[in-house]
Amino acid sequence: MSLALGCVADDYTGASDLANTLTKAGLRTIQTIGVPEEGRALPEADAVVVALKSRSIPADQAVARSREAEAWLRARGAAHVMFKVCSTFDSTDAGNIGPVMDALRAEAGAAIALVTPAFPETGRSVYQGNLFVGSVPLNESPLKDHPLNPMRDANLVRVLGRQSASPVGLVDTATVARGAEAVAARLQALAAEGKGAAIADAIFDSDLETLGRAIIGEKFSVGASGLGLGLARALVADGRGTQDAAGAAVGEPVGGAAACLAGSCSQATLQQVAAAEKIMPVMRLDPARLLAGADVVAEALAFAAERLAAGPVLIASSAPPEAVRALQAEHGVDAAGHAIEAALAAIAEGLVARGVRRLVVAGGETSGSVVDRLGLTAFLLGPEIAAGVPVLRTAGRPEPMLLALKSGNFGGPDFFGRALDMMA
Ligand SMILES: Nc1ncnc2c1ncn2[C@@H]1O[C@H](COP(=O)(O)OP(=O)(O)O)[C@@H](O)[C@H]1O
Ligand SMILES: O=C(O)[C@@H](O)C(=O)COP(=O)(O)O
Repeated sequence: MSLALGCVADDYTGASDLANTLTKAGLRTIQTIGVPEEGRALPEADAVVVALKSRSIPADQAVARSREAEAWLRARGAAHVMFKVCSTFDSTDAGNIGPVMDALRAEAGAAIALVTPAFPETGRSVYQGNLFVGSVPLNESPLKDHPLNPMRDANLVRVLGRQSASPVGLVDTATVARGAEAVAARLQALAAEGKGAAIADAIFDSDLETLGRAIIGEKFSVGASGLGLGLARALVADGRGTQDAAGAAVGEPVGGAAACLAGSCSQATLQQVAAAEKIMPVMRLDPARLLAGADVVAEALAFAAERLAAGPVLIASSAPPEAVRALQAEHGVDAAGHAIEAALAAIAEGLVARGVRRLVVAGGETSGSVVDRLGLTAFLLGPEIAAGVPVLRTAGRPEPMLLALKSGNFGGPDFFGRALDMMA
């Protein structure tokens, strides 16, 4: 297979979001979990998104895994590799966006990387380098309370500047409005000034199309699904896509029982869990008891086992910011997060052992832990449930499963019911 586009994603929900966008734009896309092992056959594709769980790990490990993924994609013909980061730029001053970007840009031999997390379909726009979530700057959005990477600065030139070894510039909205050649010229000028990266403003999909045309001939970029859209449209315009890519892998119904797990504490997920209580049994995990050593995994599985034959259940650790802060103050951010992720992963494994074949997971890190524990290696893309969230069908598993891996922030209040309705 010779790829039109290669992507390295820093988490699994982000990877499925990007794979969904590329598929809708006309590229046949596969999502792999990590770098596929030598000799593993993959279906023919225009684009591969290698999903890593590298957003919240030490920067040196994130760099090593990302370089390995990039090398694998280049070896399969990808002339352009995009590093997929979160549309809310989830990161800390220690990384991992800056260190990974620096390493992949050096690997590509590029002087400067264009960077934009804009994703207008989900309300993420960038103006004068400032990221907006809907109508408010990033630092006033619910992301200011994220359990792992609270985002307290909306100015991405500053945010990325604190993470990268090189200075960061701006391709502003006036330049983008002048078109792809103006963007390319601005990038060249910034590189000549010694900038290693440039945040690009983008408010509408048309801006992302301009950016895509400006950089498709370059080897490397950093962005969220919006930039993926711009790159995919540039490739399709150049005859690199496939007419029938969209909606592809629905396949035969997989049957089996269905369940939902939520480890995201985002405002959107909290609303979705509350709404789910009206349509299915919901068990709320008590993280304090989990951290005190209680066997909440066994309790959750007993709860599910009694009810699964009658219909789907939801098991959630999701809690509002005050409760998250209190737990973290007592146990530490990493210990609390990891213990809850591990418990939800163990519950997922137990659910599959009890016949669950359709699984909805809310939360990026949570989805990473669940997918790793289930040993899933690749996904084919099915229809879109909500912006940025497709139905995924496992590839390479003797008995297929359907999954939906939801970014904490995505989806409307009825997300869980809607997802289950689309996963037969
Ligand atoms: N009640 C809770 N208290 C503290 N941390 C929690 C709680 N529930 C879940 N977490 C942790 O919060 C983090 C949520 O991250 P993630 O799953 O990526 O969600 P999102 O997609 O919203 O970013 C995970 O590490 C998860 O284990
Ligand atoms: O770009 C996005 O917003 C998503 O694709 C994404 O990366 C989500 O991350 P989580 O909210 O941690 O799931």
